[in-house]
Amino acid sequence: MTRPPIPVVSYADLIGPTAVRQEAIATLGQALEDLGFFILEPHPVSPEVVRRAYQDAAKFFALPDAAKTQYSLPQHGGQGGFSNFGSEQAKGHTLPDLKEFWHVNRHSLTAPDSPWPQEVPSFRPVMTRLYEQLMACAEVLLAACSDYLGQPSDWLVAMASGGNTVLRLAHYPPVGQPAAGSLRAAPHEDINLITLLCEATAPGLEILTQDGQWLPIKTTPGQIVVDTGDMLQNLTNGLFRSTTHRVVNPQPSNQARLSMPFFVHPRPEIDLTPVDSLVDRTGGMPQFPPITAAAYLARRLGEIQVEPVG
Ligand SMILES: O=C(O)CCC(=O)C(=O)O
Ligand SMILES: [Fe+2]
Repeated sequence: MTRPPIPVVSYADLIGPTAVRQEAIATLGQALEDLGFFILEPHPVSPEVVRRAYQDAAKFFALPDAAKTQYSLPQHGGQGGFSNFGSEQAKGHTLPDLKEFWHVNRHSLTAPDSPWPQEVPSFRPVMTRLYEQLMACAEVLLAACSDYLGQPSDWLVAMASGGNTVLRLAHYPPVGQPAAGSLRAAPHEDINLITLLCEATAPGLEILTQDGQWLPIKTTPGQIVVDTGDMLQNLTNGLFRSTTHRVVNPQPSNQARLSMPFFVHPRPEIDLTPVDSLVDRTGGMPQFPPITAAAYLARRLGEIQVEPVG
């Protein structure tokens, strides 16, 4: 049986005339209800910025471990700077993921003491541009989600304004002999509101469909994969699905892989209690208890062995 493709939504349509926009919003919302994922194409993020970000990320990860670990700051709880290979494991898993990563978060863009790799001078300006372009794109997507959900257009944008959104530069080194069962990224759901993933440098991302099949997500340059995180699933009482996904090891190759998930977060004080009208739209029973974003994040980061940011 041929699998249904991942729905594609055009950014141009999302900012287009009313009728075109409404149709694009309907496709986007239905995709997040059914699959929790869609592909954005075309999108407004500069291909040149994406290319340079991958180039600088590759330069950073090629540094010796001793150079990289100077930027590994325990007090940032993995939310800013460098996190070594094997420092994160997915919720409920005992083996760490086969990745190392750098987090650019909102604080690190402006805080005077934030870590940036001195060895790669263009890293900071390039990652800052990428972060800003992804945030602008995310706001259009959040407005579309809010409209689909029957809320004011700025509902989710206002929640994310001032939130500690994170751009993760992830490096999955060539896989040698992993411990049995170790994956580049074990099955997990994203914690945040929505995630934007510019095309990775190699395949491997797979999503778990409702019929229990792993569906590879194949992307080409010029596409952004977008998925629902658990916080938006909470707010929508499960109308938008936060779908389990993973990154499988290359078979049979020794290829490294880089990816750049952009995790859009609400401000810590935001209440993630399912919204009444969306509880009504999903059968009338709240599926998730009231909780603030801060409390939810602290709990979830604890589950993946990462301390929350202080
Ligand atoms: O590397 C990817 O393609 C996805 C990574 C991912 O799902 C995550 O970091 O949450
Ligand atoms: Fe993820």
